[in-house]
Amino acid sequence: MNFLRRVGRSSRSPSPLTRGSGNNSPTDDWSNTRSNTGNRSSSSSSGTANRKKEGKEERKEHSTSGSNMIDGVDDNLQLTEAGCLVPDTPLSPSSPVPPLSIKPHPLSSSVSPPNSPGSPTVTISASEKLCKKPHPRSLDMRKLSIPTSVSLDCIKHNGDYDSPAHHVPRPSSPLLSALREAVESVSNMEDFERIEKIGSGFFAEVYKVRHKLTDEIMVLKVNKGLTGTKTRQEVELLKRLHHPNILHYIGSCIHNGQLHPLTEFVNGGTLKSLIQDVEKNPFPPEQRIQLSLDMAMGMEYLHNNGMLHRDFNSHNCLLRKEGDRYTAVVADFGLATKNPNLIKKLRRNQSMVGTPYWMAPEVLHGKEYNEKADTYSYGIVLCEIVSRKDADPDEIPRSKNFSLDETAFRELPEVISSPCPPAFIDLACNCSKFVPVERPGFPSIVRQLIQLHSSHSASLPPRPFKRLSWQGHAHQYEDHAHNNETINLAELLIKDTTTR
Ligand SMILES: Nc1ncnc2c1ncn2[C@@H]1O[C@H](COP(=O)(O)OP(=O)(O)OP(=O)(O)O)[C@@H](O)[C@H]1O
Repeated sequence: MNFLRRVGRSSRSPSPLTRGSGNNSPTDDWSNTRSNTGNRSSSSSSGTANRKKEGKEERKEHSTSGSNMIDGVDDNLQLTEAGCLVPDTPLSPSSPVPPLSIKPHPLSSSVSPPNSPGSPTVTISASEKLCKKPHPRSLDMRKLSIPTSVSLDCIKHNGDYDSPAHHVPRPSSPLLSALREAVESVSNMEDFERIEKIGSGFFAEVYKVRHKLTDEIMVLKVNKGLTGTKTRQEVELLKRLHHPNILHYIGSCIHNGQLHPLTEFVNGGTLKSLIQDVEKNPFPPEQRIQLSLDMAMGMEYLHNNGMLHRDFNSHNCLLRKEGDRYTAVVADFGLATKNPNLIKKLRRNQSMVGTPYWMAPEVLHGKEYNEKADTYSYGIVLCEIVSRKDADPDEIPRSKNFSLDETAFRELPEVISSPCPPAFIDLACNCSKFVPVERPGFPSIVRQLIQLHSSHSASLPPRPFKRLSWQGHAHQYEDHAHNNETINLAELLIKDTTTR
């Protein structure tokens, strides 16, 4: 416990210059966005100002191997578009197309992938063409059909640009596909107007922005240039994850040689703020179960894709608000890594990363860990949901071995008086066990929560789910809005128990 506190507090940013004093003024001048490097300030104008107190910035990153890169997502495994892990097949060194993970946005006026000498610069008169299109309010940039792809078809294998007038469509080659993927959704920073700063972490400053041409609101995470590779890895992963409970990736910006991801704007704040807003939010048990189920489904999907989150906590769960209904979305994949269980050569010297209050005991002890470390972090979030207390060990009691002190937790007045069903409290405790194998995996957590949900959802608006078959792996669920096929949760539960 002392260790928890010592690690957390000693790693706080000492700079008084940036903490709580970030630039919140709306401006579209992006020239100063690389300042404050290395500081972990919490200067959100939308409720994140208390993150320092909440322990958010107490994340410790320490690599016992001396490098975090060993756990990076860009090693020898890659996610396919379908989300499967497959051996990576890098482009040949002689290829004129670098294995870029970035995509120029089709609305960009000019695109020049970084670190790619010899790569073509594609000039697209997008604004002229866009003038002929309506400006939809809510536009998925990846679905835009302005002639970017036509222009890209004009790029020859040697990188020269062929005039569209002379362009003859030809069958898609792997190189061409790679190039198209590389430049499809990269935008210029100047295409966006900064609305407000909504958050700040160790690696990035987070801005709500408006696309100047389409008016679409999104979020630009301006990385501070500390760890370009980490951002690239986050983008690599985010762009392959497609799930209603995972933050939706839109594209990337390149500025000052750095890659900055663009994502959907999630309008309901963080789970942390909802939990702690005791005055305004009664937080009925069915809503607690629903949000826990959302997060579990997002995490199940991530794990099914062979990845660990490693920084799961109540700050990194964002809430989509539609009317009175919230949906939880898992965000911040900056520390995500491949599950070592799925890597043939067992990797030792795993990085000790995460945010201390939520870090599993085996991670804090510097031992090997797997997906059950995420289960532990999730368990602490469930404890927060049950008790509405801070994850600080002074609030949610821990044992000497750094795991949840279950007896003391169950005796907290806030837990005794919690409206959560006993099975939900049991689940929180089981997820926070010291021994990893005693913690349930996310498929089991999802099953338990669906069961709980079906018996506690009377007062909630109906929320149909669709079950998706995913490459022969575990089932995924999607909001009704995404598909016509719906089945109710009880049906889902029956089918799940018979198939798993
Ligand atoms: N897409 C989004 N929509 C709304 N708010 C967001 C979004 N992304 C981030 N935020 C806000 O910005 C804060 C910081 O974002 P994020 O955690 O991704 O940054 P970070 O630098 O990676 O942080 P960390 O230090 O945890 O890695 C979040 O806690 C949240 O309040």
